[in-house]
Amino acid sequence: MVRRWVKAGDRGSAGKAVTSESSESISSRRSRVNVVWHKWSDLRLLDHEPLWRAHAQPEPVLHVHLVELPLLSGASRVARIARCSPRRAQFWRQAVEDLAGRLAERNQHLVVKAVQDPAEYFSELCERLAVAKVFAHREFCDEELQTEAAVRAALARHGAELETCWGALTVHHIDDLGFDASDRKQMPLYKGEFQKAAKWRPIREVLPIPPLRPPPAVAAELGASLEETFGAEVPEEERQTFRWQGGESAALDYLRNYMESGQLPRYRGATESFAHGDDNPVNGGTRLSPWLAFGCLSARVVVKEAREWERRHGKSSSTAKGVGKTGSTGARLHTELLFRDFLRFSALAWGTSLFKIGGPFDVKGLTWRRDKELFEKWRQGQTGFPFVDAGMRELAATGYISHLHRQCCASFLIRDLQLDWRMGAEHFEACLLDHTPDANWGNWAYRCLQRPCLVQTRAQYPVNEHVTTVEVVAWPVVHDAQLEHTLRWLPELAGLPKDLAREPWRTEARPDKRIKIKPYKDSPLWFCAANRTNWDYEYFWLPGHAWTLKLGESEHHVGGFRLGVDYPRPLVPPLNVEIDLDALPLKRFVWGDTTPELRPHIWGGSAPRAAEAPQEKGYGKSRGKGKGSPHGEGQQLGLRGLAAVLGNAVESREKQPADRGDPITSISVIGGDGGSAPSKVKLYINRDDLDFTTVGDVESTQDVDLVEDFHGAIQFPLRAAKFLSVTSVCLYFPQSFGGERTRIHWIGLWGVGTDHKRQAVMTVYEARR
Ligand SMILES: Cc1cc2nc3c(=O)[nH]c(=O)nc-3n(C[C@H](O)[C@H](O)[C@H](O)COP(=O)(O)OP(=O)(O)OC[C@H]3O[C@@H](n4cnc5c(N)ncnc54)[C@H](O)[C@@H]3O)c2cc1C
Repeated sequence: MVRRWVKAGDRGSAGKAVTSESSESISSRRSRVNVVWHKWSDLRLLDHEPLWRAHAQPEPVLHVHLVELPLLSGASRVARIARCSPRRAQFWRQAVEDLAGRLAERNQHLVVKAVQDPAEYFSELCERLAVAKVFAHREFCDEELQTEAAVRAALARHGAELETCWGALTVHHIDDLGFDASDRKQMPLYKGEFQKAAKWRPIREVLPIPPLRPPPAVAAELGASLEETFGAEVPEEERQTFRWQGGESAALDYLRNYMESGQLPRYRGATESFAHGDDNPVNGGTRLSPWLAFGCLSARVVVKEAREWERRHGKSSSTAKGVGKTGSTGARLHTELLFRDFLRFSALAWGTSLFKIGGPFDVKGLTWRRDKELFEKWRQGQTGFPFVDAGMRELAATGYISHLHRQCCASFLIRDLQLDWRMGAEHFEACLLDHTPDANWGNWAYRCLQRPCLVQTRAQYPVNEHVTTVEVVAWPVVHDAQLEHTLRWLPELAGLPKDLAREPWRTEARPDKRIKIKPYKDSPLWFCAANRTNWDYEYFWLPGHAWTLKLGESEHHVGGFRLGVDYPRPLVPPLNVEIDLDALPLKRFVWGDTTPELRPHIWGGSAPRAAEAPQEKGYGKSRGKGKGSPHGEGQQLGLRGLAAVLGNAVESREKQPADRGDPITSISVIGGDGGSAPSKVKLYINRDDLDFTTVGDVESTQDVDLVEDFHGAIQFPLRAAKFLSVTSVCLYFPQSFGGERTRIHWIGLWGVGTDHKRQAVMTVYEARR
């Protein structure tokens, strides 16, 4: 790599270069200079409004990038860990090198300087040069806003001015939203509401790179060595399936290639994907996030490129890739980027509350610990839960993990380890190549900590007894179906039969009690899981029970594997979650290699049904006692039968527009095979999927109280919708009821004036009062 800035040693003392006056600099004082201040979050030339504005002035322009040492080599506030990992520092450095190169190609120059305090730097610069204005992007998070205010004040003391603008910090410009995003009262609380308000707002034009004015003559003297600043290169990680190169050049190349190679039609989105390896069937993110975070690309450019591609090649419906999302894949990408917009604007509105223990919604009543040892085990991927450990090790080694992994690891820290969530956010901040304070802290606070709707849910379904996050066990079943990802990062488990590698605690534990695991109640993630849209009928393969375990009581000894020596014992009590392999929404998966008798909590597949499995110590005890085994005595809603019915629906599960373009005007839930009626049916519709142009306002949930037998159709009238996704149906039965309960046969979507009906997929959670 060619270095295009002056090394400290080349000109004596780098530190003094700015403060000591040379005769040349004295002469340069006479002419005024404008400065473009590139932060670490806007290392690009294209679509850069401050740059555009500076070069529209007659004065020479100095481009400056300040490497703020508190951000690069400082310690974090709560956990007191390093704020930036060597890998993230390397990406940063690559982005700076690339920017310097791109400026040099245009006869400009990038001054790079490591500083403790930008305000001090600008004061010193003003002593040396006649700075007129410093142009920069506006800030939106607390710490950066403080820096911005200090720089503004320092410049003012020298008669100079800081001119900030929003530019392309978001897809939709802050002034185009139609409300004041920085006002907490006006900024929508929820992403869905924000999306509804923002999606149809205009998107400003991408600013091309203007002809650049020359730098002032002294520019080449100001700067320092990047080697000194960023440290040595980090070796490549062999297990990494995708590598990022920092910088605008690499970002633009990648984006162009992404479009030209036709990947957009297969786009699925961070919140739907599990992006590990190219062969993964649900690997559908763009992987643009590190470039977007360091501002090597603007989000506006991404949306424009996607729209342009679709204009030339036609749109591809995102409905073809799993249920739950409508519109084109380009529109879907826009929607994902709206999450980024949402958190960026929210950071402005939330202010310092985003960094406080209660988060922006002032969550109370949770236990927080600052146990260093637990935290270290989590950071190093030594929790004893393979899915979490694989994610944490991948994060530390590569600086990236999929969205689902982020959610799972974060929720494990909050809910299971009960550690101060900010310690986790700080670790993510240090490691993630795509870290930005708004997105990282925002996701932790909004998705993983709690948002207001979850507060209400919690109040409705209080957590009586803590149950280890079910997702930690359940998600890898569908998202790492072959266990490839887990074993790549946890090679010490590779010698175990696959099912024991999934549940290593079983090598020395035996089942104790069979407990119910309920959505809402035992695992809030289950309720807000981002992958709900992947698996519209997602959890019917979890029959709703799990087994607690007695550790230390040896069950299955395998080879020389020693739990606690070769791989850690679980930090919190694990569960053997009951899983119905026959109901899994996957064509290819590997559950395990041990004989079915050794894993009776796993139903179907090659294993006999749990009810048919030999009664083992522990497992058989409560079965058949009305505890609600779906394979048992028919005491409970026939979830298994339902799953079978839904199994047909799987074949035709894409959401479909109504035939002949007719909008859907009602949804019918059809049930009845002689069973009893539920007292109430609740239908959940995915609002995100509604086409707002045709739908107008639709409630996301609707209740219908039933008085008659559940033999016919219950109709949920709707305003016309082109696409629709039913995410779940809940049946409520009177508590006193004891007989055979009815089954839902299918859900019909009815079009205007036609008797058109379609099976839609759904999740039926569980009969509840
Ligand atoms: C605990 C936690 C921390 C996270 N921290 C960050 C972070 O620091 N920076 C970051 O960019 N994303 C963060 N995310 C969101 C998300 O995981 C990543 O944006 C995504 O994995 C990036 O992959 P991609 O570029 O392939 O996404 P794509 O699916 O291609 O999405 C396109 C872009 O949309 C934006 N985006 C999508 N979802 C989100 C989201 N939930 N929040 C913010 N932006 C989003 C990103 O810029 C992303 O590159 C976090 C999620 C969680 C659960």
